[in-house]
Amino acid sequence: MASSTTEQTGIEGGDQPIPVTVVSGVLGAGKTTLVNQLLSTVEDTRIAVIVNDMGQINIDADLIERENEDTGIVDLSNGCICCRLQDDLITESLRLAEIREFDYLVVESSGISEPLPIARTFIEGTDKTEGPVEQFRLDTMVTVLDSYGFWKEFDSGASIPEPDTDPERPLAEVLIESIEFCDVLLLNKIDMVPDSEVDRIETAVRKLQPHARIERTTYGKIDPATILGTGRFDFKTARRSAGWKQQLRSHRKVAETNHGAEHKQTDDHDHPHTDAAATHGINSFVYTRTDPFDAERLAEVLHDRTDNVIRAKGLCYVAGTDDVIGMSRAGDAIQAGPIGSWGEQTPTTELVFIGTTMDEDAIADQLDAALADSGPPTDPDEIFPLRINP
Ligand SMILES: Nc1nc2c(ncn2[C@@H]2O[C@H](COP(=O)(O)OP(=O)(O)OP(=O)(O)O)[C@@H](O)[C@H]2O)c(=O)[nH]1
Repeated sequence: MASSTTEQTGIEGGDQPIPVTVVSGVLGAGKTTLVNQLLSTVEDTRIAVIVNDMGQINIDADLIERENEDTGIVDLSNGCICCRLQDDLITESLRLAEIREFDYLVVESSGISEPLPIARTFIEGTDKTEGPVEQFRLDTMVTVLDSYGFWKEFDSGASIPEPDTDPERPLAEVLIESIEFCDVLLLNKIDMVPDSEVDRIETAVRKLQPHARIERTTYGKIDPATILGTGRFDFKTARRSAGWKQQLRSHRKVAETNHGAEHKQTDDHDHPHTDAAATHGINSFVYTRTDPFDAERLAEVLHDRTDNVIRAKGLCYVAGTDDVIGMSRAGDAIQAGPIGSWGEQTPTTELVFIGTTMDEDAIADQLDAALADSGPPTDPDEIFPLRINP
């Protein structure tokens, strides 16, 4: 290991706000393993760790404590940082900073936390702090991906068993959201995936998250400078970085240039297939229509999930309502429901699809068959909000 703090992590001392790295990822992805790895390899940076685990007993804090006895570890058990414990997260971070000196804060989030609200807590503060927390600076959002789980879930055709988590937050959804909101993505557990599949996984992940630095790891072994003191985090960039958002933006630009004409955009429409995507059969497209869906028929199509989709997300124009119906699909987990009204905007369906060897025409035909005809539409209030679990 390098011996100086700056060499290892690029962290300077002084009165600057304490940098923070947040480690996210689904249950069992390897977050604790990564944090332990950091604590045992970083020499000159004093790292404090806040661990948030969903169980009654904070197994992670126990594990970390046992292996690193003199480290500042705080246990935020019995809740999830992203929803109930935002105040606690900040309170504990501040308390920790008062009672001990450290150079760097690492937050290990629970396997069901959404990274975005955690980031927001540091950037905007909470009701209690009435503003941003000046003592800390969010430096890096890291996601640890269980590459084996990802491959099983989305590519091999076999579904991994759902751990005992919130039925409102299926694994696939947590997995995809943690990929979509991060600066550094660690493809962990690559030792468990056939070599021939690792490139394919990376290509799919790159499609979901074009912005992040992606590294392959086994047991979280990584140069600490990859995730500490990177200075990569920027809230605006992170919020815009999901692959589906980027694809939708580029689609809208093309549509503007074409004066709003209805058209289809596939990968090679305005940015050619990368060789990797073509080789690995990863494709994406945007489905756009200005005719409305019939609510019931749309729900039927959404229930039929035999189409190699890893991620689909966007807006649906549905007959019989002024509401925009948002649709979000991660693997086989789908939710759809009102997310606001169209207002001045021309109602238009815009759905981004990312998947493996998807048959774009077949998917478009299926969706077209759900468009409303001249008869009275089904009442959308009877259909939405809709939640389909794997
Ligand atoms: N084969 C293999 N196993 C790994 C790797 N990384 C971690 N593990 C194992 O995976 C299991 C889960 O690892 P943890 O580090 O506890 O995962 P976590 O994300 O902290 O899990 P939760 O706290 O439950 O969310 C442990 O048994 C680890 O030893 C890896 O790269 N390869």
